[in-house]
Amino acid sequence: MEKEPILTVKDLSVSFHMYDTGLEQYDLKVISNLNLDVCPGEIVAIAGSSGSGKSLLAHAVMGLLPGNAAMSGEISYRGRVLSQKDKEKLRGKEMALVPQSVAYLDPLMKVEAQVRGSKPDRERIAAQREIFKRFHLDEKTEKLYPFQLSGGMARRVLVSTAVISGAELIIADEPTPGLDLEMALEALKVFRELADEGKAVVLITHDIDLAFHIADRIAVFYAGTTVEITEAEDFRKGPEALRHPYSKALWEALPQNGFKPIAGFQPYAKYLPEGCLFSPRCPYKTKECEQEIPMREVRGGYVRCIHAD
Ligand SMILES: Nc1ncnc2c1ncn2[C@@H]1O[C@H](COP(=O)(O)OP(=O)(O)OP(=O)(O)O)[C@@H](O)[C@H]1O
Ligand code: NI
Repeated sequence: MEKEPILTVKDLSVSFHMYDTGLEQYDLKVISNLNLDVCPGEIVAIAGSSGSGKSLLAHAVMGLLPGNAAMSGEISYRGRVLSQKDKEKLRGKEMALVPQSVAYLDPLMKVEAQVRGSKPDRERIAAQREIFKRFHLDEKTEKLYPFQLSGGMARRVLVSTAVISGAELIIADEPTPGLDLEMALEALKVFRELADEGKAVVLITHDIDLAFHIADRIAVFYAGTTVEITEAEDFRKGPEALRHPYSKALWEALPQNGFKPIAGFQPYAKYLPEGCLFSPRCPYKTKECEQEIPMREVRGGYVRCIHAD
C-alpha cells in the first residue's frame, strides 16, 4: 500500500510585493510552481544554492511568510489543505521548524521555557534532559538566557526544541552550521531516528554531500523551483544516474569529484528567463527550452528538463 504523505505541497508560488525607486511597484516571484511531498518515515533533503527559495518554502508551510508576501497553491497536512489559521494551530505541535537563524530564540525567555513549552509534564522534561545530554549541553544550560549561549549551543537548543515537540513533521532549515563535526553528526542521527519512528523530516541544506548521506530522497532547488526530485541513492551513484544538468553540475562541483565549478549565476527573481530557469547556463539549451517546462518522470525520478533521458 502507498503511504499517505504527511506533507504535500502543490503548485506553490510565492511572490513579494516590492517598491522600486519612486512610486513604481512590482511583484517579485521567488517560488514558482513547486510540488513536493514527504511521507512518514522519510527524510527529504532540499538542496540548492543561496536564494533558491529553501527557507521560504519552510516559512510557507509553517505560516511564517512576511506580510508583503502572497502565496498561491496548496499546502496539505495529512491530506487536509491548510489555511493560515490551521498552520498557526499546528505549528510547534504537529509541525515544528528548526529555524535557519539562532535569532529566532526569544531573548527574554530562559532556555528551559523555550525548549519545553508552557506547562511541560514530567515526560517532556525528561525528554529535554535526555536530548541535552546527547548534545553535550550540561544541566546549567536550562537556566541560561539566549545571549549567554554560544552560536553552537543556541543551534543545539533549537534542534532540541523541535525534537521534543513531538511533531509529526519537522523542517530543519540548515541545522548544522556552527556545530563541530561530532555534534553535526549527532543532530543528523537524531533526525534519522525521528524518521525511523515514522515522522516526516525535511532537511534543508546547501550541502549536497551531507544531504545524500542521510536523506532518502533529494529535491534540488534552483531559482525558486524544483529541477529534480530523486532517490538519494542516485546522488551516491553519480552523474549518469542523475537527470538534470544542474544536479549533475552540483555533483561535479563536490570536492571529492574534482571541484569543477559551473559557469554563470542563478538568475535573480526580478530577471528570470522565459521557460527553463537554468537555460542561460545550460549546454543543452535549444529553442524549445523557452517554453514552460513541467516536471516529468524519467527513470523513476522527476526532472524539469525536456532533454533529460
Ligand atoms: N522578505 C522578503 N522580501 C523580498 N524578497 C525576499 C524576502 N525574503 C526572501 N526573499 C528573496 O527570496 C529568495 C529566496 O530566499 P530564501 O531565503 O528562501 O533562500 P534560501 O534558499 O533559503 O537561501 P539560503 O541558502 O541563503 O538560506 C531570495 O532571492 C531572497 O532574496
Ligand atoms: Ni535559507
